[in-house]
Amino acid sequence: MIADLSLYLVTDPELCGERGVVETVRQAVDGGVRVVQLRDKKATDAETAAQLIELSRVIDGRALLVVNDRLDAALAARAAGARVDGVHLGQGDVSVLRARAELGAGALIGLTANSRAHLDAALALPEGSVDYLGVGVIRPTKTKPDHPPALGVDGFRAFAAASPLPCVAIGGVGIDDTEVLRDAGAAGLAVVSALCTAPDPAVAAAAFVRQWRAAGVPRVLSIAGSDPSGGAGVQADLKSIAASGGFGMAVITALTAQNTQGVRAVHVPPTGFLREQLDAISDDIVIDAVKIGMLANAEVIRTVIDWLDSVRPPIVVVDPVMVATSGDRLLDAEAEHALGELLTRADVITPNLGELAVLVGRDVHGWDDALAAGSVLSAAVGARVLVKGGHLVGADAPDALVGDGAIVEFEGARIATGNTHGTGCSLSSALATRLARGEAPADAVAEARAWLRESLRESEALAVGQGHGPISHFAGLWARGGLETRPTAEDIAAEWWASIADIRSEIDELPFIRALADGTLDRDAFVFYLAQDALYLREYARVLAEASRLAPTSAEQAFWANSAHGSIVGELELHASWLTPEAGVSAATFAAEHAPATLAYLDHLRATAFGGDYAELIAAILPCFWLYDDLGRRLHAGEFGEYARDPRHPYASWLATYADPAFEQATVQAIAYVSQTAATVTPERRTIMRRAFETAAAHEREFFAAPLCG
Ligand SMILES: Nc1ncnc2c1ncn2[C@@H]1O[C@H](COP(=O)(O)OP(=O)(O)O)[C@@H](O)[C@H]1O
Ligand SMILES: Cc1ncc(COP(=O)(O)O)c(N)n1
Ligand SMILES: [Mg+2]
Repeated sequence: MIADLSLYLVTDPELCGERGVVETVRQAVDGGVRVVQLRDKKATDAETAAQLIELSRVIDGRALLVVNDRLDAALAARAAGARVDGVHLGQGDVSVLRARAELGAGALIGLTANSRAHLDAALALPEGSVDYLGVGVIRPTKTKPDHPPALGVDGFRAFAAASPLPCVAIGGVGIDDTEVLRDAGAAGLAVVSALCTAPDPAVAAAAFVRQWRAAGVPRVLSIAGSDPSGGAGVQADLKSIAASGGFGMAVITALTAQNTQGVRAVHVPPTGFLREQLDAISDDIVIDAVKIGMLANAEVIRTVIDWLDSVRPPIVVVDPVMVATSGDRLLDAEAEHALGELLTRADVITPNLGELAVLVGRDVHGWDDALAAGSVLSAAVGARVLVKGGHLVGADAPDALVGDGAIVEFEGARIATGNTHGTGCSLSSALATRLARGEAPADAVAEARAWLRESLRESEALAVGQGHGPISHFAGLWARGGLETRPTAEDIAAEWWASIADIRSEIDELPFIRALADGTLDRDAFVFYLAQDALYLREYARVLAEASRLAPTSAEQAFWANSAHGSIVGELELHASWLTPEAGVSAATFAAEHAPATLAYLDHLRATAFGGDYAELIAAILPCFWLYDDLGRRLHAGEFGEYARDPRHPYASWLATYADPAFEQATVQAIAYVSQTAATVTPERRTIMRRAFETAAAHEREFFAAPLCG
């Protein structure tokens, strides 16, 4: 069996103080500690064995008990009838192999490790020798004065990444480290001071457990029957667990031949095979919660009880399924008795009104009577009872969480639908998942109910079967756009670039580009082009300035402002170097009109800028970066003939500006800002962005075409 190492208490007799180790352990286990390590460097073997015997009694199978270093004390305590699960060994302690040989294959054996050499040594041992590594110290701590240099969270992360063995983080671990250490790959947290010195170790442990649960995806096992129609049983459970944020697993107790109208037949596979399924899970996977549904008969119940007693999952929710919504029996009559014993293993039981009556052995009349019966049942089995009001007659469908001497009621109007097949299965597995996510019981019920009610309301949209249809488990997710796969910024950039592939090859084929490359471009045409470019750049600078004004972050604001500056500087340079009287361009020539293509392009840019939508505007701005950068680099690379790279080329210095590395860098940044923005907006707005981008790209083509064709 794989051990749940999530919260691991290491005792320290001095820190436990007057309360003592035994009482501290009792309370910490009440709070959810899963492994207790007795660590007392000063005690003799005989004293240690005596302590183990006492701790074994107090823990009573609710957590694993190991001892630090003292294999002989562990063996002596075992011989005296105590349940000692294993040992934790330091690098210098008694050899792992001897411990394994003496304690057996099922024992939990851990080893302290904090260096590559320790890890390699542990891995060199025969497989199955060591179950976990205690890795630390995370930060300097007084409880281990001779500790090696602290690893810190990053050191732990690196160690855990290299270790195929589960790593428990130890040494100066506090509750605020829970999330980062779980994220860093910890299989659990070993805690000394934070529990031993806590005024209330149960409260402190529960707080750790809550944080731990909230930091991961819970692994939730449904043990239930199969409903091939998908609305109830393990099929409903898996959907509910997933919809509630957990990873669902399912062990099937019985197969039903069932649809929305009723159960036609039930097949119960041999319980030996049921146990095989259960062991296959618990040997390999740490289980955060179990939900139990249809159990068919007493033998199945016994099998599940035996497995539960060996694994002790931290959360058990039992839906005492006896009769399906359709009225068919799902548990044989003699089994009702065996069920009582299972219920004492549960944290929460979720009977409907009929099941509640059977479990308390009397009729239940109305809601108030149901609450009274729920209290009786809760006290009898020592679990919370979620009394469900789905079968009440009338306009309300309340539920109530009864236990610990309190009743929390959840009110809600009955939803007008006949699609109630599997509501009980779905609610109980959603509840188990939410508890495993660290939610407090009443919050978990409230959240699970809110989800169930939404799924019931949306069930009408499904058209499944002729009878009591199923609920729509993922309706909420679908409505909130959960089906939409979000493209990455890289995907978007690649897709947009591909979408203008035709425009790009048309640009490449333009007589203007060809003549520009081979140097045959007529000077008038070139000057026409430059003059239009100057007119363009002046306005483009204003459009970039508008992007800067609208930018959501200061980094983007600075980037577009810089680009605006670059654009207007580019315009001035054109006047200084090309559009000069020496080059045959008089001021009068330059006062040229905007050519239609220039005007059309600028109108597109000004219209998007005027619209005030930053995302759309930067999409329209992008082709001027991207197409020029691409073209400039390809001209420079000789793709349009070697002469384009020749310094004697008549337009060589102009060609060089577009292959400028600084411009290339700016282009990369512009692509990143635009595609990152596109990745965060709704699909509708992404389409608007892409249209602005494609339109601008088409204007680029016309701009290049104008000098020779226009
Ligand atoms: N028509 C309904 N409207 C709102 N909630 C309902 C409706 N029917 C059942 N529920 C809820 O579904 C859950 C399952 O309840 P219930 O039908 O009593 O149990 P079971 O499905 O085990 O027979 C409860 O939370 C109950 O309040
Ligand atoms: C295999 C199986 N398990 C349980 C139920 C109970 O359904 P409900 O949740 O409607 O009480 C069912 N109909 N089938
Ligand atoms: Mg129901």
